[in-house]
Amino acid sequence: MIRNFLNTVLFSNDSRSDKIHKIYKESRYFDATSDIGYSIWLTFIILTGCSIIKRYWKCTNVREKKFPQDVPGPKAIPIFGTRWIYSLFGFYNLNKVHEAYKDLFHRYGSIVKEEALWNVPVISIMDRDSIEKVLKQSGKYPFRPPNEVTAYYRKSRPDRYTNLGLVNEQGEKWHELRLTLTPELTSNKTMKHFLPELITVTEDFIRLINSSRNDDDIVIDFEQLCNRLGLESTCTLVLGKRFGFLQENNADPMGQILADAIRGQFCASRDTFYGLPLWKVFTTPAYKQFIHCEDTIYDVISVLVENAIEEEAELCATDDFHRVFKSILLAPTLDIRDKKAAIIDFIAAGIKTLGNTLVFLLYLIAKHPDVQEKLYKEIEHITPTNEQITMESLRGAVYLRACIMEAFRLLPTAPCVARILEQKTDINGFTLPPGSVVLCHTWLACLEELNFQRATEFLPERWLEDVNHKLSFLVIPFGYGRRMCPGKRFVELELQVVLTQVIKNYEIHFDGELELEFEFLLGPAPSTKFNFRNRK
Ligand code: HEM
Repeated sequence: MIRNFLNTVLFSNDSRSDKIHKIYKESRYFDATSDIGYSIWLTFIILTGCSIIKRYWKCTNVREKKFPQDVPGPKAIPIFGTRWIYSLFGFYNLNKVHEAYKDLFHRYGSIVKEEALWNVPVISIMDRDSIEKVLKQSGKYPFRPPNEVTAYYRKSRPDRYTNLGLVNEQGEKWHELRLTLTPELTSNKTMKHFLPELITVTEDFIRLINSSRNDDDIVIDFEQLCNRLGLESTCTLVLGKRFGFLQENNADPMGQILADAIRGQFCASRDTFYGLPLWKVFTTPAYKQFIHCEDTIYDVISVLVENAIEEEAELCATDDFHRVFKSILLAPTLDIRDKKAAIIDFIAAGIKTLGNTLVFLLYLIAKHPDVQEKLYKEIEHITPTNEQITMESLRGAVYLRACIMEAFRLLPTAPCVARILEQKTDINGFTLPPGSVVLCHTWLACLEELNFQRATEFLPERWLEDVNHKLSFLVIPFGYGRRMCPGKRFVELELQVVLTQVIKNYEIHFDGELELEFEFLLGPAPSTKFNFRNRK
């Protein structure tokens, strides 16, 4: 490992990048933990020496091309890179990473370099053309940097996992999983069959809002209700049965345990990713928290899956409601560990993303009464009283979709899309080698006046005026290309149905400003208070 590492640091730029590329491709760089205890001091000394030589070399050489090392960014220290900026000695807060990036771009310009462990550069960009260039260059197997802590843990549990899962796998293995696991989830037909069930889930959500209101019609901790909706709807889609997480007096703590574990897992992932990577040296509280949450999620979902498998045996084989579940269960190339892991990944990916997105959407609508009124009129028109929502009626909900698109532009829960470059790429005058990790900050680009007029205002009308808005490329809340979120179709349908039902039943209000928090996803800080007034 030491030899590998020294090769990586000391060789020329190209061989270094090849090395990084290879290491990422094979996901072997997690093994960096194995002999770190022996090598850390030796490497520290060598790296310090290297950085002195590098500085001397920089002063004495005039280079024509600019390399990743030249990209501006906060000062890096040997081995630990720039992660110190989120530590006690730094100036940023881990639950405000989104603000940190705003500040970094403000200080250094539209391309910024951070350095991860072993001083591996991580490049952030927010310029529209550069984002487009990076996302459009991906080949057959787009590489997204895996969540290191998940990958490391899953590798240590072969009893539970045979691979890193769809979210974290790379290359051919990822492609194989994608082809096996997602066709039903992404199909239009599946969504059409799922709509009636989704409507009943949403009706339960409306009943839950009703019973959770206090005397002033306020629901406190509304984000928790939204997470329960995310949990119930994703489990219903993926496991093909209802679980009752939206029951008013739900005595079963499983839903809350799962939601808490997923939140804890996201926070621990954030802390291990953005914090000092000490978890690779010894078991830090963040790593302990991660294992605890990952195990809880596994245990809870395992029980759900096993029960669902038992019940499935009694169900009619042509039942449409179970399409996604059956496609996973019957996949001949997967063993039971892969099937469980896939279901875990789908459910874990769905809860907080959906919950946060719904809070953001309702917040923006609550703060804009004129938009809300216009939306109500459209909803009344497309689904008159007592008429059920259908795919056809939703097709007429043009303003509703514009509201969702605009909410994704202003407050997306996934504020950036990450890629590992597959080829040498020139960005803003810098030549980035293959293997470079690039974070495309689509959200911050969406808030630039250069890209959208009145960029910080909530104006759904902008999506009506020019449906093929040339800058809609920047509004990619589900990512881009072959690695795009397979839950997109389901989420878009669910948001339309939920928004229709909520606005049909209530006039919504929100006092003050929503505070944002970064938990690896952008989300609302607890506890949100929404006012739901019955429509007359
Ligand atoms: C509002 C809700 C959601 C948002 C905003 C969201 C966003 C995203 C984004 C940005 C990515 C990365 C895409 C890329 O790198 O190009 C992603 C990947 C993924 N999402 Fe979602 N997601 C949501 C809901 C869901 C749901 C409900 C599911 C499952 C039912 C899901 C499953 C996945 C999976 C499995 C991946 C990894 C795909 C791959 O690497 O091939 N997501 N999601």
